[in-house]
Amino acid sequence: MAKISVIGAGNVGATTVQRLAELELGEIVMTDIVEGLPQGKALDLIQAGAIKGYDTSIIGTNNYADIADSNLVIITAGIARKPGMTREDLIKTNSKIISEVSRNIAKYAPESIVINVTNPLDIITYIAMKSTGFDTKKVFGMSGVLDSGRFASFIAEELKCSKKDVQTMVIGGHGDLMVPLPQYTTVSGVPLTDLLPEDRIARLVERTVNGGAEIVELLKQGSAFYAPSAAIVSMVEAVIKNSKRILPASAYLEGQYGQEGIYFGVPVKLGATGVEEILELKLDENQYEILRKSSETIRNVISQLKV
Ligand SMILES: NC(=O)c1ccc[n+]([C@@H]2O[C@H](COP(=O)([O-])OP(=O)(O)OC[C@H]3O[C@@H](n4cnc5c(N)ncnc54)[C@H](O)[C@@H]3O)[C@@H](O)[C@H]2O)c1
Ligand SMILES: O=C(O)C[C@H](O)C(=O)O
Repeated sequence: MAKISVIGAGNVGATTVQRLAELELGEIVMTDIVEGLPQGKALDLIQAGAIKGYDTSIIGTNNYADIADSNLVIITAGIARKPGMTREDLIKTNSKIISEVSRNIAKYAPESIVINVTNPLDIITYIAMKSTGFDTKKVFGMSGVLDSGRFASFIAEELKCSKKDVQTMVIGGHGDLMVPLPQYTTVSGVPLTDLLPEDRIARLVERTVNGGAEIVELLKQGSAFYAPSAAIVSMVEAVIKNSKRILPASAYLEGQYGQEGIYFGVPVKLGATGVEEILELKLDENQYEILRKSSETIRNVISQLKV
């Protein structure tokens, strides 16, 4: 049985544990720095198993030693943004937290695959890779599955059709310069570009790019966690079941898309060893230009990091 550890027992962490437990994907450890928080939530989730019908082992702890020998570790520790903030505004606080979290992962779970969720996503994933010292293929970030889910949801709403039939892809940085790809979007095999005119697609693209901020503004404190946890679990499932799914992930680039030495959202093949392949898609000039701008921003921040 797989051992899955979730670092951070806040909104994203605890909801992820709930979804994993309900699917009985493995035994789970949930950690946090706040005393009693992971323990209390674990107890609650264990008791929910008697009603929902799962027997998943869930340990809540403040002790990193309990993540020992995890197959997979999910990082959700750190602060979330408030209205008016960008994800990049979180870098100072979250980079310190993740350096410490990553050193503990390297110490106690040196063989694990690491999925980072903490923002700013692409930069924090880079810090997690550097601070664990793990192979780049074993450390990746969750962003594109969430952003694609949002795009699919807006498309289904616009077409008044089922979300189940929409297949799409969002790549690039997890920020204001992400790149939804209408030309790789289909509804039950029918190209989106045959179903909606350009201006309506452009509105859906814009709403997707601002999808996280839209929720932050509504919540007033904290950010989204139901869709993010669903996205995390689909990536976890691909790794645990070695299912070789093609999903967008923040992956370490070594020349793909003209980029080197940064983490960036791209379509990957996910399996038991992590990122098994990076797929290169043909983009239009405008999309390449957004990717270039976005990668420059990420590269600038990385060059100032001390990791
Ligand atoms: N990648 C994505 O698409 C995506 C989606 C949603 C949220 N996020 C990010 O995920 C992070 C968490 O969001 P949230 O809504 O769960 O926040 P939250 O405030 O609800 O929970 C964060 C938890 O981290 C804990 N924590 C802080 N420092 C820690 C440490 N050193 N060790 C262990 N735990 C520690 C806190 O005590 C808290 O319980 C944020 O940075 C947010 O921006 C990313
Ligand atoms: O928007 C945020 O700050 C959280 C997350 O990155 C999201 O897209 O929901």
